[in-house]
Amino acid sequence: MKMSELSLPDGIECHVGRTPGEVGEQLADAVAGFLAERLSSAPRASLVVSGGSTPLPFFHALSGKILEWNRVDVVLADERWVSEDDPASNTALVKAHLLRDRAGEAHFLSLKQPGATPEEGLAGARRCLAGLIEPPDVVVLGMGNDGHTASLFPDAPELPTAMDPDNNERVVVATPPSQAQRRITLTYRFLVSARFVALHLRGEDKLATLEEAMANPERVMEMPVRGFLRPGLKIYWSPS
Ligand SMILES: O=C(O)[C@H](O)[C@@H](O)[C@H](O)[C@H](O)COP(=O)(O)O
Repeated sequence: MKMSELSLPDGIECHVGRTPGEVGEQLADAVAGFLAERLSSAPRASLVVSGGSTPLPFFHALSGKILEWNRVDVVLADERWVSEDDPASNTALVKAHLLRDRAGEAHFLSLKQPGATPEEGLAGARRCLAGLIEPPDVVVLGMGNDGHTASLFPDAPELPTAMDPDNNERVVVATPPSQAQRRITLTYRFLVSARFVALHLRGEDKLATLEEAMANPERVMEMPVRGFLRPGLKIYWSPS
């Protein structure tokens, strides 16, 4: 299927690139432009990024952008409760691929805090994010083919709390049985409140998942990404 065949709700912008590199550049231009604009009137700007495999070309493109990076706070949308030397660590991914070159000057706020379990580390993660100004400026999300985004997984027992628009917490624990690692995630309310929200996808399978999500927008708990399909969202997609 083609991106143009998707019947997107009004107010959702779509950006298609021929390659992951092209779409990564487009997204990096938009994010850097938005952060620069914010920094012209605010003392600091915040950038929430996702882990997984899709963001790498975006991270590489963004890390070279000219920006007052020392005034940018970078946070992960979610983290797996693993040490930094584990290949599943999103923190290690961001340090290696985004926080380098010019973006090496950015301030990284780590969700992964001391503690054997995410429950033990939760208070530390909350303290770490306490200084972030709400709403966050930029949030870039990925999506899994089960309809999860960040670590808002359909099978997580914590999902009702994580998706509750009245939950004032910014961070919660997520322990979906479908996943190998226990996780910590930013909440729906915090993520969706951002001034700039992008969904970064690659591959035909993700387009089919998006189509499924669009078909029944009200069944948010079955596919949490549905909660983000609203006016203002920017989708960035490449076919491979
Ligand atoms: O697992 C994580 O750390 C994520 O933040 C997650 O929500 C990710 O964005 C999607 O699972 C898509 O992952 P891919 O980009 O690997 O398809």
